[in-house]
Amino acid sequence: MKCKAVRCIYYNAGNGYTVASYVTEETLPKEVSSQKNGRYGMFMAIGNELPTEDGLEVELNGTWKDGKFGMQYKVSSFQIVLPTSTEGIKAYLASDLIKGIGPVLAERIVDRYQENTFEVLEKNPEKLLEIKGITRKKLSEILEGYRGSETLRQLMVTLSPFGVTPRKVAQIQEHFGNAAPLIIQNTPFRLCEIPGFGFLTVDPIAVKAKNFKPDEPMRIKAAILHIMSEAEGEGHLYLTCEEILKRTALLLNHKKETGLVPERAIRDAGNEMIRKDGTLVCSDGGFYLKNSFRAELGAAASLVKLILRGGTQSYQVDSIISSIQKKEKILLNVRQKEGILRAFQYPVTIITGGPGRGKTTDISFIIEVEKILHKNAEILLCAPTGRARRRMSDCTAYPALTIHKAIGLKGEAGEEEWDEESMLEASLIIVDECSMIDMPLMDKFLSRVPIGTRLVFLGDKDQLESVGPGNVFKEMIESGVIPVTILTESFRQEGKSTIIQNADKINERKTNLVFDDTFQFYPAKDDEEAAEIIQKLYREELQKNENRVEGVQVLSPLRKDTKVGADALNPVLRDIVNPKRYGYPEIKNGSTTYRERDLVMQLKNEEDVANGDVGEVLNIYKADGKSRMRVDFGDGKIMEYTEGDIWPLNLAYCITVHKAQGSEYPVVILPMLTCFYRMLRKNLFYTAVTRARRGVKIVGSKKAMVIAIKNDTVSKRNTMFGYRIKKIYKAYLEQEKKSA
Ligand SMILES: Nc1ncnc2c1ncn2[C@@H]1O[C@H](COP(=O)(O)OP(=O)(O)OP(=O)(O)O)[C@@H](O)[C@H]1O
Repeated sequence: MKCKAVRCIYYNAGNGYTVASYVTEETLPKEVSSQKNGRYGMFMAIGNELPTEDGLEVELNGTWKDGKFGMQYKVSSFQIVLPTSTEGIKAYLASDLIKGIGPVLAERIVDRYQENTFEVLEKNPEKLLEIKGITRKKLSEILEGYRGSETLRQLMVTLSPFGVTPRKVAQIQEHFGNAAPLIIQNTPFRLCEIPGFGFLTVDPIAVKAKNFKPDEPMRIKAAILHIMSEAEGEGHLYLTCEEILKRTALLLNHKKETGLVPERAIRDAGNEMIRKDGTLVCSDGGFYLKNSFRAELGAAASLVKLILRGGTQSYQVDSIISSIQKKEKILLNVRQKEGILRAFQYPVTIITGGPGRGKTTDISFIIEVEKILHKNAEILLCAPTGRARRRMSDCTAYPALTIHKAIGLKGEAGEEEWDEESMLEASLIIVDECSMIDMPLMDKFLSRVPIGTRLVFLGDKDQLESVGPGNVFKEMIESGVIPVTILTESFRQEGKSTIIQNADKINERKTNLVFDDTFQFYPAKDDEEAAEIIQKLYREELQKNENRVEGVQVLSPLRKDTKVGADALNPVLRDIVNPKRYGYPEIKNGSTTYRERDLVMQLKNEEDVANGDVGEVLNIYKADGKSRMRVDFGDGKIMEYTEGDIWPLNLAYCITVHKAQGSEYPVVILPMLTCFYRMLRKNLFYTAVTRARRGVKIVGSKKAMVIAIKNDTVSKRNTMFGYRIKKIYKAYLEQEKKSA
């Protein structure tokens, strides 16, 4: 059906679901034309990432569907048509399809050249220089955008029947440039290079483009790469041969009609990936993606080099420690002192312990000792997240950076860019919250540490493992080649409290938790009842804290799928703290509405703001015809977000336990229900509970707690980091012996 977009009614940025109205000159079914505005040719359409710019001419393919909102057109695919009317051309030029032209410029261009606009753009683009606001630089930007839009249209025609959204099409174009249509025709599995293009998306496209045989090596290789990155998503760094054969066969043969791919063919393709393509590496019985292997091996080699070649001078700092103890009026326990002494005896050391065991105190002492030892000491403090970094610098009164920032790494995992190639300049580097560091980050970090720099790693080994692949901190500890100090004595004033007691019990897989005023339990039969109790408790905590949100944090094991997931709880909790006020601006992004004073969390690393940073919405305003929002992340860091862009942002009244790592809150409210199923794990429960200083309020069922405590699945990650550290360490020592 040929039609024009009228307006977007609903858009969910999370999944791309769109409801929009369109107008057509074609005859509509009677049931539709009898609906509101139907006699003018208007109708509603639903679909994924539909084009909605006012006046944009499109061709929709789909079927009519009757539902709660009347007859709607369910779009299965669409194409953007090159418009012929001036209004259509304006809409086309102003749409997101063409970069470099906004609504104002589109108006000016089309007012001048009317229906001949496209002809001018193609044959006489220089003429555009006559228009106010178009410089030579702007012109080349416009032309680049226009030419790109042609490729984009072509790609849309090929790909939209496969459910590839315009946003993904734009990603393909960005990745392959104007050669994209040709690449899709000839080597379609190269689409798997683009994040978000799994084998399952590409397979049907490839079959159509080249009439693929099911056992074509290119297809099998794409499937292997797909299952390998899926395994990384589960935290593994490698898979065994059997696992690869099993998982790949399952994937390749997911649709019977594509025919069965024999194991032999998978083995052959895998071998070719190892021997010829170099995309897969086999080492010590593990099959790795090339980059994962490099990260594991590289990190192990860097670490061993720092340990053995460090040559860092060993200092006797007993008397310095004593003088600091006197000055600070604090008496360290034996382990704390041992941790500090070792930091000055060995080039690389680890200090680990649960909450309140005195790790931060050790950091402060180490900084002081270093400053006394070296007048011009260069000390670097860093942590894997923005929040952990901030806490580190707040507690030690010494500046701290995120590891990303320290090593000049920008962007998300998988699409990171290096800013600078230089090595870190520091005589002492202290890294906190190490349990959150994954293998790729640890490798990049270690590769920047110069030999001779003293390194101290701190963290709680029993916390949740890193989100990314690897079991880095635990394996470093268990490798046995780094001196490890374990702090066991709890110092917290509230240390004798049930929070610490129960955290220890959870850690030891004991289910006899103690409940009292500090560690409370509120039974709830299901997620609906739990959500209501959480709201009640949240209200009570706010009242105790003069309505300030700092006093309480709701955590959830999951984001989605339940009424007690972060996504569902956030808007209801926000309504308690920051209710809608008529006459005050709001801004919508995806399915979330933001208000001034809202608490939000950044979900992506940017230049100034790190993934996990929490900020407050300063104001919402209009500029250049678009709504914008400014968020204050503290330390003078203010970010601006524009309506229509994709925001790496979420409300932060309830956050996931994963995101809460490295943070502490006075009171934590935590739903624990059997509906969390696979998230009910010992270390997740332990991490959640240890975020609380004064109080824990668990809402749900004791059965869910027991399941979590008994479920200790951490060790199931396939990694050989610890093994490689030991192996390389031994090899170095033997080599040294020989050369001596
Ligand atoms: N030797 C000590 N004697 C008395 N108090 C101490 C001692 N060491 C640390 N503390 C105090 O105990 C509390 C917890 O210590 P610290 O913050 O160093 O622990 P932590 O392991 O870093 O805890 P977390 O990981 O929860 O931040 C602090 O108030 C600190 O001042």
